[in-house]
Amino acid sequence: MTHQNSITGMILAGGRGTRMGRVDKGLQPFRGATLAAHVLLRLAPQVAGVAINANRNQATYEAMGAPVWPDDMQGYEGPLAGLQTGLRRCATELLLTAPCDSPFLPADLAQRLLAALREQDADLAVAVTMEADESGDAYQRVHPVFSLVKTGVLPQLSAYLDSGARRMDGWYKSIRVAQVLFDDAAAFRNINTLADLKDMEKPAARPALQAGGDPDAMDVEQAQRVIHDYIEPVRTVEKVALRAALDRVLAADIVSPISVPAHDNSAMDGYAFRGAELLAGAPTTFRITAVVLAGRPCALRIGPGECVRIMTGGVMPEGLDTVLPQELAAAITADSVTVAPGSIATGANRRFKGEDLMAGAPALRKGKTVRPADLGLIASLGIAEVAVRRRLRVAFFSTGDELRSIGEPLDAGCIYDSNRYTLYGMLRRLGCDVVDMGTVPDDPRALEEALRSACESADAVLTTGGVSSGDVDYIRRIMAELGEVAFWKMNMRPGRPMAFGRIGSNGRGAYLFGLPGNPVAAMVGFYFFARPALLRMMGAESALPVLRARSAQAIRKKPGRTEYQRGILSVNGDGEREVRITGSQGSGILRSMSEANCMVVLPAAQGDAAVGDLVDVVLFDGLV
Ligand SMILES: Nc1nc2c(c(=O)[nH]1)N[C@H]1C(S)=C(S)[C@@H](COP(=O)(O)OP(=O)(O)OC[C@H]3O[C@@H](n4cnc5c(N)ncnc54)[C@H](O)[C@@H]3O)O[C@H]1N2
Ligand code: MOO
Ligand SMILES: [Mg+2]
Repeated sequence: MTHQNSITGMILAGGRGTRMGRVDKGLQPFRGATLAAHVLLRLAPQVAGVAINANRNQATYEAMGAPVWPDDMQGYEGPLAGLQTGLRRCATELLLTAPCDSPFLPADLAQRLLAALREQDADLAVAVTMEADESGDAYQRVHPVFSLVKTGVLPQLSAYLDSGARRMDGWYKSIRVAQVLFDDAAAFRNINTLADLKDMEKPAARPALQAGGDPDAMDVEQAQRVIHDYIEPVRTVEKVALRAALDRVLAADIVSPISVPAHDNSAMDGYAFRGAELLAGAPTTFRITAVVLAGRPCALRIGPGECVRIMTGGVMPEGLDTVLPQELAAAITADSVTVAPGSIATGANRRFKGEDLMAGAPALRKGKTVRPADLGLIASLGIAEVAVRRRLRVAFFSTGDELRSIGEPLDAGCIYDSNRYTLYGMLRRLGCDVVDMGTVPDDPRALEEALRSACESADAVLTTGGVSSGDVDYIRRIMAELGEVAFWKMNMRPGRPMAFGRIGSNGRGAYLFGLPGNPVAAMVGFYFFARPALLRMMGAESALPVLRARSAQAIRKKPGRTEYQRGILSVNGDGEREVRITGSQGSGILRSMSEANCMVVLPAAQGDAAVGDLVDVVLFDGLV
């Protein structure tokens, strides 16, 4: 078992951002993501889970996928107030803090602080770096915001705060502290002002890449951000009959014209009466004065001591609020029912008017992809036609002299084209209209012609192969001639060479994804880059649920690049999710992709994963 399980991470994002003009520091954009997201990415692989201590914009922080813990103390009392909240809420033995403005924090922060904490039997381990003062003399700088704290020291911290003190290191006198020297002072750089932020944004300020990184390549998060910012959604809307809206994207909110249900009604077959008439310690007998069936209007007046026989869905007569299911009755005769004391609570089994949907309230939001439950919901409102975005038209072809199509003889040195089939499947699942343009040889003229005709008729064009730096890899060159290449190389594996941009011809244009030729690389490029881009074009939501699972094996992983490994997620004997990697991860091995039921996403900062480490997993399939 590894150290991670005993530690909860907490990002300190609760400050006023005074030195940044009171902006919410953690939400400032930085290299394609927010500052807090960078910290989250670095912290998550080191701990069992990460929470965010924030006092503003909590919904935005929550959307990053971490729980938000606001200060229990009121009035922005500083990082110690955040720490107090963290120690109270944390379910593990230890809490690791990091500030939201330190996007370069060390990948082994937790591990090294923990080693010192254990070795010195301390209550708190804090990071220290060697710095030079103004005259060039070295001094030790303590970073109290980067500390690993035993949750057991909460009483000492609360006592310190109750005394009115707020300095971060002031309470160290009452606990045992281990100082841990880190060589890499740059990893603790924080971004205090908007000017710092701009400076750091420049590539020159990039931290040295670790093994596995490529200085010319773009980080995955940044590439995803570029794609997001670059893409304009297609705006055309069409009205379709309700059934035809399945799997389409809603172009407008669906507002409920009626309340569902339209009346208070019974959730049970039984007897309806006024709960207030039930006697406290004795049986109560009600006289049955009417029978209410579902689907009939009800204008009955029910007097004191009276009840109605009512069926599930039957409209509740005015004034009645409680339904006794018939099987709970103490006695039933032809004209009375007796209720034993304590057998039913007032208000039980009454369904309220509008409890599913209130008239005038949005029932479904635009951007939602219509699923079977949504079809039913829209039907329950009596709506027959729905406004949806028009389908995207996506053209695709494979490139390579070595490719043969099914039905053709397989000449020496050749392979059958598989990418067109995986792309067909993925695009159809996304609800796109597809145009399969076949295979195109590694010939610049043929490629240019194919790209021109594709972008004249489609919203997006997907190609595979010919995008790296081989002698006949022409895609990027032609893409630059016909338009622009936004980027073409990413810090990831598989799928490092992947070109994204826009091309045009004869006044028409389309986004172009030049996916790599290796079959698994092409699929990974599609899932994590083309898919969100196409969904954005469709005006649809694209966030994928990310699960955490324990790795059932050691996983080799180079730090410095994001790795997408093929996995099989299952539930072990203890009922916990666990994931195994499917055999060889070569990017040409499609069999291991077919065997997989998920992708294991290992962020750039992370190195090897050990047995029992928690890793992120994205499932291929869900319920229909
Ligand atoms: N010197 C370098 N060489 C390569 C690098 C690099 O960084 N430096 N990157 C490697 C990586 S990573 C990948 S991925 C590939 C990408 O290559 P291309 O996009 O140029 O693709 P091709 O060269 O055309 O083909 C690569 C590979 O995939 C097979 N392939 C292509 N299309 C299909 C298809 N439709 N169905 C099945 N298989 C296909 C092709 O036969 C090749 O084996 O570049 C590396 N090289
Ligand atoms: O993207 Mo390549 O397929 O990483 O080997
Ligand atoms: Mg190539």
